[in-house]
Amino acid sequence: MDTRYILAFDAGTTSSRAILFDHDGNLAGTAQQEFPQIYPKPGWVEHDPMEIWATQSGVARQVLEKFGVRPDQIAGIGITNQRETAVVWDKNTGKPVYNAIVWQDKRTAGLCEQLRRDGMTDTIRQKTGLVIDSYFSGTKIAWILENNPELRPRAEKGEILFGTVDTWLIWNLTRGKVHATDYSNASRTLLYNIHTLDWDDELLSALNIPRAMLPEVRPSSSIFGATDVRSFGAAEIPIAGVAGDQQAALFGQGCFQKGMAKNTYGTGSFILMNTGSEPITSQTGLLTTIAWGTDSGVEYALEGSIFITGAAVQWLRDELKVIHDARDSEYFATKVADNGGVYVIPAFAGLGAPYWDMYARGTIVGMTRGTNMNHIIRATLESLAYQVRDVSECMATDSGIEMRELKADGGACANDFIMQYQSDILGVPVIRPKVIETTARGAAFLAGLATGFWKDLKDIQAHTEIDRVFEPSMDADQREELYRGWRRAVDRSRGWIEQAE
Ligand SMILES: Nc1ncnc2c1ncn2[C@@H]1O[C@H](COP(=O)(O)OP(=O)(O)O)[C@@H](O)[C@H]1O
Ligand SMILES: O=P(O)(O)OC[C@H](O)CO
Repeated sequence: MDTRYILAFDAGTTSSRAILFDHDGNLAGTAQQEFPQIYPKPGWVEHDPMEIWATQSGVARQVLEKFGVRPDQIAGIGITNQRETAVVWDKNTGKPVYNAIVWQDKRTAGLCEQLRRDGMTDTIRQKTGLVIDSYFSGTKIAWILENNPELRPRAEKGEILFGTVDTWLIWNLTRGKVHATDYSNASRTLLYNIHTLDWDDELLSALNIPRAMLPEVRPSSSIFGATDVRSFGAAEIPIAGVAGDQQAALFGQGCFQKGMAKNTYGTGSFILMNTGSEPITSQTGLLTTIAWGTDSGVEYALEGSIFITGAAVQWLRDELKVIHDARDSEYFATKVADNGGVYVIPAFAGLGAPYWDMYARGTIVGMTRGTNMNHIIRATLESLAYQVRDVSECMATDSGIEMRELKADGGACANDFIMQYQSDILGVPVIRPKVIETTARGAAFLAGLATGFWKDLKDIQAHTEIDRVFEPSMDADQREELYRGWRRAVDRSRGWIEQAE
């Protein structure tokens, strides 16, 4: 019999990828295509939804062609996506009515201030597990409706639809038959009650968003529908797994038990800890989010969202031009014995968790006449580890669970210096898996479980192999002293914009 595969769609912020996984959970083929980032004004970030669909369906076809796999060999499709990004389209034509407003977009900061002034902070935290921030979808949908008033009456009749990127892809794959999302994506909209598992009327009315435009919310591991033969290829393939990319990575890392945590070191970093079937409300500035829903119910996670980590390495490369390639940062960082007292706080887009300070800005402190570029490079890499430590402290406070190990993935986890320093600063082992495409793997696992391609979680766990474990080697006094320095440095970066004005 021909080999069967699960096909994962990884619809990221900068590119679309299609990845084939075989029954052993191994990566059997991949295709990727970047799409344009649109910056109409400072602080605004948009994508053309048609580009997202065109690149995503394009790479799916490419990967099958390149590796000689027929559509009927695909047992199921798993979708994972950049979260929060809002797409609004016309149900009748299937065409977007506005560009997708991306998670990084800050245009709704004013609307967020208004929600705070209206006293919505506690309600939103309690119901959605989120903080009021332009990061989430709700204010983006409100902005589109407010700025295109002709859409509102049609949105009220359900003729104008909203979806996160997963929903948009499902809609296109099924040619308009299915308008649905999964629990994990719904939990990032600012509109979804993570306790009652329903869209929340109070929040919808606070943002003036009609319920009729919202998708149906379904378990992350379930059959959403079948691809339309015209949209994809000769066969109808079940779409069987859907999750936001960070939750999918948690699943792909096999963090199925309470207390297990992962961090993805990409452009930013997203640390998620599985907290089991009970949501924990954060007292420290973390988010409570739905990890996934399966047949056995919904599981929750605590999340620390850090806006700039790998992007700080890009800054060294593209703006400071002190390295030629991200990989070179490791060589230069290890040319000096330590940071020489220097801290780099990469608050280029303000600070996310746990500070949520839109007014913080990038800062370098502690320089002396002896400081050289290697110290700055090293301090930049160290900042990735310190930001993760900030979040892990909060996770311990909120959950009462001390992190025993951290599973790493994402582009920057290839850097051994960062991994070792992370382990030293946390004082726990950091584990790098063999397959670092954990996001796509998580989506594949979810789809494979729903279609019976894999039997159960045990079957899946057998396929998560380790590449290397980084053990802590720094003594505790030194660790705490260095971390105290970081906390003082962060204080210097905070509220900078307000102070300047
Ligand atoms: N060897 C490395 N050392 C440090 N940073 C790296 C290294 N390789 C990649 N990166 C950083 O990782 C990021 C890319 O990771 P990736 O997981 O592809 O990100 P995303 O999915 O957010 O686009 C970039 O910001 C890059 O600077
Ligand atoms: O597309 P990524 O990997 O940058 O992830 C984006 C996150 O989902 C934003 O919350």
